[in-house]
Amino acid sequence: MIPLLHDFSNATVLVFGGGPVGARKARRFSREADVVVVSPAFVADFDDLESAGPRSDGDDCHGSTDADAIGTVHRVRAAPDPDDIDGWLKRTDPALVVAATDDGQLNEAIVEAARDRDVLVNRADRSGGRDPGSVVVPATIRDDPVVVAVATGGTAPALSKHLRQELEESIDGAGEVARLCDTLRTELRSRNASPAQRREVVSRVASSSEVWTTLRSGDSNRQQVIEDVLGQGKERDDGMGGDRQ
Ligand SMILES: C[C@@]1(CC(=O)O)c2cc3[nH]c(cc4nc(cc5[nH]c(cc(n2)[C@H]1CCC(=O)O)[C@@](C)(CC(=O)O)[C@@H]5CCC(=O)O)C(CC(=O)O)=C4CCC(=O)O)c(CCC(=O)O)c3CC(=O)O
Ligand SMILES: NC(=O)C1=CN([C@@H]2O[C@H](COP(=O)(O)OP(=O)(O)OC[C@H]3O[C@@H](n4cnc5c(N)ncnc54)[C@H](O)[C@@H]3O)[C@@H](O)[C@H]2O)C=CC1
Repeated sequence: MIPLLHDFSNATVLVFGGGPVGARKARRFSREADVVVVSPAFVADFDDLESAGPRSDGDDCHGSTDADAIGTVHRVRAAPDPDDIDGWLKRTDPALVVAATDDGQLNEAIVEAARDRDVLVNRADRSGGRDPGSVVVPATIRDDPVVVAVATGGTAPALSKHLRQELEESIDGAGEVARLCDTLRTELRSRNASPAQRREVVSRVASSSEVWTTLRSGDSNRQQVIEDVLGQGKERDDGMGGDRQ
């Protein structure tokens, strides 16, 4: 399987199963999709999800794990049979379906119905061999706009979780470094720096432990870092255009 990032804004994600796993997947996708969960019963984890309301635009700004960003999740109390699944797909027109019930036959029917309609499907009760169109949910660490995903080919979800916890610490501050690189790339373009010069500066900054440490110590250092980096470029007289004072 190949990891990709998929934009679910304005899309519907349909989850079957109101247990802890359905709740976890619903939480995950609600950060950008409209989530509908169909189940005869719902665990208490769903109460937080519904009361949280839609995200505000500001939620994406600073280091957050997936657990921080929650949107509204619509619960529908129903216990569909395998034959009913296609009707649910037709009515809700989802971009992705999650099969997270405790009924293996029903989960199988959900996968088949999704495949018939060319809808992406995540089956929560199976690891290993998968059909075309199937997706796996990785453990995810975010320090927006940076995102890291971990999967183990279904062999050890507990290891994915463990690595996620470890990586949370090591990527802390990566979002700020990414925003700095973005500013530098824009600035260097406006100074007509060549692609090779841009690559050199941005690669050096992204891997500089000094930059990471400085940015981690507070926002106010950002402008100073930008000035230092661009100043070094000027000192080397590397042929960038623009103001040279
Ligand atoms: C294939 C996959 C399908 C999918 O769901 O997409 C799948 C399948 C299964 N998981 C099972 C069990 C557990 N899953 C977790 C946790 C997570 N599972 C997630 C993803 C995936 N799980 C996909 C593969 C990802 C990969 O390749 O690593 C994570 C990463 C993402 C998420 O779900 O949000 C999330 C951690 C999130 C985080 O914390 O960051 C824990 C740990 C815990 O609960 O504490 C346990 C108990 C310990 C254990 O068994 O390892 C079982 C057996 C069920 C049973 O016993 O019957 C199956 C079915 C089977 O194996 O047959
Ligand atoms: N992928 C993952 O990360 C994990 C997957 N699992 C597997 O995922 C499945 C779900 O796990 P849990 O949430 O812990 O199980 P659970 O048994 O707590 O919840 C199952 C839910 O499915 C609902 N359900 C039953 N019949 C239904 C129907 N006809 N239509 C819609 N919903 C229906 C139940 O009401 C319940 O809310 C299990 O089969 C388990 O083996 C378990 C742990 C982790």
